[in-house]
Amino acid sequence: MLTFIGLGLYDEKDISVKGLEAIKSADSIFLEGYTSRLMGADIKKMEEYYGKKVIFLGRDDVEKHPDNILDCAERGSAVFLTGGDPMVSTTHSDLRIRAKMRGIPTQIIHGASIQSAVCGLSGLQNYRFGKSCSIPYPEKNWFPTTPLDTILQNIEQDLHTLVFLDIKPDRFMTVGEGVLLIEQMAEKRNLSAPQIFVGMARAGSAEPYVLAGDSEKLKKADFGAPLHVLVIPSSLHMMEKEYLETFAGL
Ligand SMILES: C[S@@+](CC[C@H](N)C(=O)[O-])C[C@H]1O[C@@H](n2cnc3c(N)ncnc32)[C@H](O)[C@@H]1O
Repeated sequence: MLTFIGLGLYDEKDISVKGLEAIKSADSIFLEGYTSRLMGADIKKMEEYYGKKVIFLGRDDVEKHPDNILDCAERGSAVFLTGGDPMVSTTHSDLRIRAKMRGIPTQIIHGASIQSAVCGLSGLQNYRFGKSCSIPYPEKNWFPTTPLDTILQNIEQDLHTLVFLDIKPDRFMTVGEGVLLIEQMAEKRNLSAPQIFVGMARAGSAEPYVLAGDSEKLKKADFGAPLHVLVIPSSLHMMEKEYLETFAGL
Protein backbone atom coordinates (compact mmCIF):
# COMPACT_ATOMS: atom_id res chain seq x y z
CA MET A 1 0.00 0.00 0.00
CA LEU A 2 1.22 3.50 -0.86
CA THR A 3 -0.40 6.31 1.14
CA PHE A 4 0.08 9.91 0.07
CA ILE A 5 -0.14 12.15 3.13
CA GLY A 6 -0.45 15.95 3.19
CA LEU A 7 1.46 17.46 6.10
CA GLY A 8 -0.35 20.80 6.13
CA LEU A 9 1.36 24.16 6.14
CA TYR A 10 3.86 24.89 8.85
CA ASP A 11 5.08 22.35 11.40
CA GLU A 12 4.91 18.67 12.37
CA LYS A 13 1.61 19.20 14.21
CA ASP A 14 -0.31 20.37 11.12
CA ILE A 15 -0.88 16.78 9.95
CA SER A 16 -4.36 15.25 10.36
CA VAL A 17 -4.97 12.57 13.02
CA LYS A 18 -5.63 10.11 10.18
CA GLY A 19 -2.29 11.00 8.59
CA LEU A 20 -0.41 10.60 11.87
CA GLU A 21 -2.02 7.21 12.51
CA ALA A 22 -1.02 6.05 9.01
CA ILE A 23 2.61 7.09 9.68
CA LYS A 24 2.66 5.33 13.03
CA SER A 25 1.58 2.05 11.43
CA ALA A 26 3.76 2.34 8.28
CA ASP A 27 6.80 0.20 7.45
CA SER A 28 8.57 2.93 5.47
CA ILE A 29 8.25 6.71 5.58
CA PHE A 30 9.36 8.92 2.69
CA LEU A 31 9.37 12.73 2.77
CA GLU A 32 9.81 14.81 -0.36
CA GLY A 33 11.32 18.20 0.24
CA TYR A 34 11.29 19.93 -3.14
CA THR A 35 7.68 20.95 -3.88
CA SER A 36 7.10 22.53 -0.47
CA ARG A 37 8.55 22.60 3.05
CA LEU A 38 7.37 22.61 6.62
CA MET A 39 9.49 25.53 7.78
CA GLY A 40 8.55 25.04 11.44
CA ALA A 41 9.98 21.51 11.59
CA ASP A 42 13.13 19.74 10.50
CA ILE A 43 13.51 16.00 9.90
CA LYS A 44 14.80 15.39 13.43
CA LYS A 45 11.72 17.04 14.96
CA MET A 46 9.45 15.05 12.65
CA GLU A 47 11.18 11.76 13.50
CA GLU A 48 10.80 12.50 17.21
CA TYR A 49 7.12 13.31 16.79
CA TYR A 50 6.39 10.22 14.67
CA GLY A 51 8.74 7.95 16.67
CA LYS A 52 10.06 6.65 13.32
CA LYS A 53 12.88 7.11 10.83
CA VAL A 54 12.11 9.35 7.85
CA ILE A 55 13.80 8.96 4.42
CA PHE A 56 14.30 12.34 2.69
CA LEU A 57 13.81 12.45 -1.09
CA GLY A 58 14.87 14.96 -3.74
CA ARG A 59 13.13 15.55 -7.07
CA ASP A 60 15.13 12.89 -8.95
CA ASP A 61 14.40 10.24 -6.29
CA VAL A 62 10.70 10.73 -6.94
CA GLU A 63 10.41 11.69 -10.59
CA LYS A 64 13.28 9.69 -12.15
CA HIS A 65 13.96 6.82 -9.76
CA PRO A 66 10.76 6.02 -7.85
CA ASP A 67 11.47 2.25 -7.74
CA ASN A 68 12.64 2.25 -4.13
CA ILE A 69 9.37 3.85 -2.98
CA LEU A 70 7.30 1.46 -5.11
CA ASP A 71 9.27 -1.61 -3.97
CA CYS A 72 8.64 -0.70 -0.32
CA ALA A 73 4.93 -0.11 -1.07
CA GLU A 74 4.76 -3.51 -2.78
CA ARG A 75 6.34 -5.32 0.17
CA GLY A 76 4.49 -3.51 3.00
CA SER A 77 2.94 -0.18 3.82
CA ALA A 78 4.80 2.93 2.66
CA VAL A 79 3.76 6.52 3.29
CA PHE A 80 4.82 9.44 1.11
CA LEU A 81 4.75 12.81 2.87
CA THR A 82 4.38 16.21 1.17
CA GLY A 83 3.99 19.75 2.54
CA GLY A 84 0.46 21.10 2.04
CA ASP A 85 -1.79 18.72 0.13
CA PRO A 86 0.11 16.00 -1.78
CA MET A 87 -1.80 16.54 -5.02
CA VAL A 88 -1.95 20.37 -5.14
CA SER A 89 0.69 21.92 -7.42
CA THR A 90 2.89 18.82 -7.36
CA THR A 91 3.57 16.08 -9.91
CA HIS A 92 2.71 13.22 -7.54
CA SER A 93 -0.23 11.99 -9.63
CA ASP A 94 2.51 10.37 -11.77
CA LEU A 95 3.74 8.30 -8.79
CA ARG A 96 0.17 7.21 -8.02
CA ILE A 97 -0.33 6.11 -11.65
CA ARG A 98 2.97 4.15 -11.57
CA ALA A 99 1.84 2.41 -8.36
CA LYS A 100 -1.49 1.49 -9.96
CA MET A 101 0.35 0.07 -12.99
CA ARG A 102 2.31 -2.21 -10.64
CA GLY A 103 -0.90 -3.32 -8.90
CA ILE A 104 -0.05 -1.45 -5.67
CA PRO A 105 -3.10 -0.09 -3.84
CA THR A 106 -2.94 3.64 -2.99
CA GLN A 107 -4.81 6.16 -0.90
CA ILE A 108 -4.60 9.89 -0.21
CA ILE A 109 -4.89 11.56 3.18
CA HIS A 110 -5.30 15.23 2.37
CA GLY A 111 -3.68 18.17 4.13
CA ALA A 112 -4.34 21.90 4.45
CA SER A 113 -3.01 23.59 1.32
CA ILE A 114 -1.55 27.01 0.51
CA GLN A 115 -4.15 27.11 -2.28
CA SER A 116 -6.94 27.53 0.28
CA ALA A 117 -4.87 29.27 3.01
CA VAL A 118 -4.34 32.31 0.74
CA CYS A 119 -8.10 32.84 0.62
CA GLY A 120 -8.37 32.99 4.42
CA LEU A 121 -5.33 35.23 4.80
CA SER A 122 -6.14 37.67 2.00
CA GLY A 123 -9.95 37.55 1.89
CA LEU A 124 -9.73 36.96 -1.89
CA GLN A 125 -12.50 34.56 -2.80
CA ASN A 126 -11.50 31.11 -4.01
CA TYR A 127 -13.93 31.04 -6.96
CA ARG A 128 -12.39 34.24 -8.36
CA PHE A 129 -8.94 32.64 -8.96
CA GLY A 130 -7.73 31.63 -12.44
CA LYS A 131 -4.76 29.45 -13.37
CA SER A 132 -1.83 29.67 -10.93
CA CYS A 133 1.83 30.00 -11.93
CA SER A 134 5.30 29.60 -10.42
CA ILE A 135 8.24 31.99 -10.63
CA PRO A 136 11.61 30.21 -10.85
CA TYR A 137 14.95 31.86 -10.07
CA PRO A 138 16.34 32.95 -13.47
CA GLU A 139 19.53 31.27 -14.64
CA LYS A 140 22.20 32.28 -17.11
CA ASN A 141 20.43 32.69 -20.51
CA TRP A 142 17.13 31.51 -19.03
CA PHE A 143 14.53 34.02 -17.89
CA PRO A 144 11.03 32.69 -18.63
CA THR A 145 8.31 35.33 -18.87
CA THR A 146 5.37 32.89 -19.12
CA PRO A 147 4.21 33.59 -15.52
CA LEU A 148 3.44 37.17 -16.66
CA ASP A 149 1.26 35.79 -19.49
CA THR A 150 -0.75 33.77 -16.98
CA ILE A 151 -1.16 36.81 -14.70
CA LEU A 152 -2.24 39.11 -17.58
CA GLN A 153 -4.62 36.51 -19.07
CA ASN A 154 -6.24 36.11 -15.66
CA ILE A 155 -6.55 39.89 -15.18
CA GLU A 156 -8.19 40.12 -18.62
CA GLN A 157 -10.80 37.61 -17.40
CA ASP A 158 -11.10 39.42 -14.05
CA LEU A 159 -9.51 36.51 -12.15
CA HIS A 160 -6.92 36.58 -9.36
CA THR A 161 -3.57 34.74 -9.77
CA LEU A 162 -1.79 32.67 -7.13
CA VAL A 163 1.96 32.87 -7.75
CA PHE A 164 4.19 30.21 -6.16
CA LEU A 165 7.74 31.32 -5.39
CA ASP A 166 10.77 29.13 -6.09
CA ILE A 167 12.24 26.78 -3.50
CA LYS A 168 15.90 25.80 -3.94
CA PRO A 169 17.93 23.59 -1.54
CA ASP A 170 19.78 26.67 -0.25
CA ARG A 171 17.30 29.54 -0.73
CA PHE A 172 13.63 30.47 -0.87
CA MET A 173 12.29 33.23 -3.11
CA THR A 174 10.96 36.21 -1.15
CA VAL A 175 7.90 38.30 -1.96
CA GLY A 176 10.21 41.22 -2.87
CA GLU A 177 12.22 39.07 -5.31
CA GLY A 178 8.98 37.75 -6.86
CA VAL A 179 7.58 41.27 -7.37
CA LEU A 180 10.87 42.48 -8.89
CA LEU A 181 10.99 39.50 -11.29
CA ILE A 182 7.41 40.18 -12.44
CA GLU A 183 8.38 43.81 -13.14
CA GLN A 184 11.47 42.66 -15.07
CA MET A 185 9.31 40.25 -17.13
CA ALA A 186 6.97 43.15 -17.99
CA GLU A 187 9.92 45.34 -18.96
CA LYS A 188 11.43 42.59 -21.13
CA ARG A 189 8.12 42.07 -22.93
CA ASN A 190 7.30 45.78 -23.09
CA LEU A 191 4.05 45.23 -21.18
CA SER A 192 2.69 46.93 -18.09
CA ALA A 193 3.26 45.23 -14.76
CA PRO A 194 0.32 44.61 -12.40
CA GLN A 195 -0.57 47.48 -10.05
CA ILE A 196 -1.51 45.65 -6.85
CA PHE A 197 0.17 42.70 -5.17
CA VAL A 198 -0.67 40.73 -2.02
CA GLY A 199 2.31 39.09 -0.33
CA MET A 200 1.98 36.42 2.34
CA ALA A 201 4.52 34.67 4.55
CA ARG A 202 4.43 31.64 6.87
CA ALA A 203 0.80 30.59 6.32
CA GLY A 204 -0.21 28.10 9.00
CA SER A 205 2.21 29.49 11.61
CA ALA A 206 1.18 31.46 14.70
CA GLU A 207 2.50 34.60 12.97
CA PRO A 208 1.59 34.73 9.30
CA TYR A 209 2.33 38.07 7.63
CA VAL A 210 0.11 39.56 4.93
CA LEU A 211 0.66 42.86 3.11
CA ALA A 212 -1.12 44.35 0.11
CA GLY A 213 -0.10 47.32 -1.98
CA ASP A 214 1.91 48.51 -4.94
CA SER A 215 5.25 47.06 -5.98
CA GLU A 216 7.37 49.68 -4.16
CA LYS A 217 5.60 49.02 -0.86
CA LEU A 218 5.98 45.24 -1.16
CA LYS A 219 9.62 45.38 -2.26
CA LYS A 220 10.52 47.55 0.76
CA ALA A 221 8.63 45.41 3.30
CA ASP A 222 10.34 42.74 5.41
CA PHE A 223 8.22 39.61 5.20
CA GLY A 224 10.57 37.68 7.47
CA ALA A 225 11.27 33.95 7.37
CA PRO A 226 10.03 31.75 4.47
CA LEU A 227 7.91 30.38 2.91
CA HIS A 228 6.50 33.29 0.91
CA VAL A 229 3.76 33.40 -1.71
CA LEU A 230 2.16 36.11 -3.87
CA VAL A 231 -1.30 36.84 -5.20
CA ILE A 232 -1.97 39.28 -8.04
CA PRO A 233 -5.57 40.37 -7.59
CA SER A 234 -7.84 41.40 -10.43
CA SER A 235 -10.65 43.87 -9.64
CA LEU A 236 -11.62 43.76 -5.97
CA HIS A 237 -15.11 42.96 -4.79
CA MET A 238 -16.25 45.40 -2.05
CA MET A 239 -15.79 42.76 0.68
CA GLU A 240 -12.37 41.66 -0.66
CA LYS A 241 -11.19 45.31 -0.58
CA GLU A 242 -12.47 45.81 2.97
CA TYR A 243 -10.76 42.58 4.10
CA LEU A 244 -7.43 43.63 2.56
CA GLU A 245 -7.76 47.10 4.15
CA THR A 246 -8.54 45.49 7.53
CA PHE A 247 -5.99 42.68 7.57
CA ALA A 248 -3.34 43.53 4.98
CA GLY A 249 -2.79 47.29 5.17
CA LEU A 250 -4.20 48.08 1.71
C1 LIG B 1 4.56 24.29 -5.51
S1 LIG B 1 3.58 24.82 -4.18
C2 LIG B 1 3.05 23.30 -3.46
C3 LIG B 1 1.78 23.47 -2.69
C4 LIG B 1 1.49 22.41 -1.64
N1 LIG B 1 1.39 21.08 -2.21
C5 LIG B 1 0.20 22.76 -0.91
O1 LIG B 1 -0.82 22.12 -1.14
O2 LIG B 1 0.27 23.73 -0.09
C6 LIG B 1 4.76 25.41 -3.00
C7 LIG B 1 4.82 26.93 -2.93
O3 LIG B 1 3.67 27.43 -2.25
C8 LIG B 1 4.02 28.47 -1.36
N2 LIG B 1 3.79 28.00 0.02
C9 LIG B 1 3.61 26.73 0.44
N3 LIG B 1 3.40 26.68 1.77
C10 LIG B 1 3.45 27.96 2.20
C11 LIG B 1 3.31 28.58 3.49
N4 LIG B 1 3.07 27.86 4.58
N5 LIG B 1 3.39 29.94 3.56
C12 LIG B 1 3.62 30.68 2.44
N6 LIG B 1 3.78 30.15 1.21
C13 LIG B 1 3.69 28.81 1.09
C14 LIG B 1 5.48 28.81 -1.61
O4 LIG B 1 5.56 29.84 -2.57
C15 LIG B 1 6.00 27.47 -2.15
O5 LIG B 1 7.12 27.64 -2.98
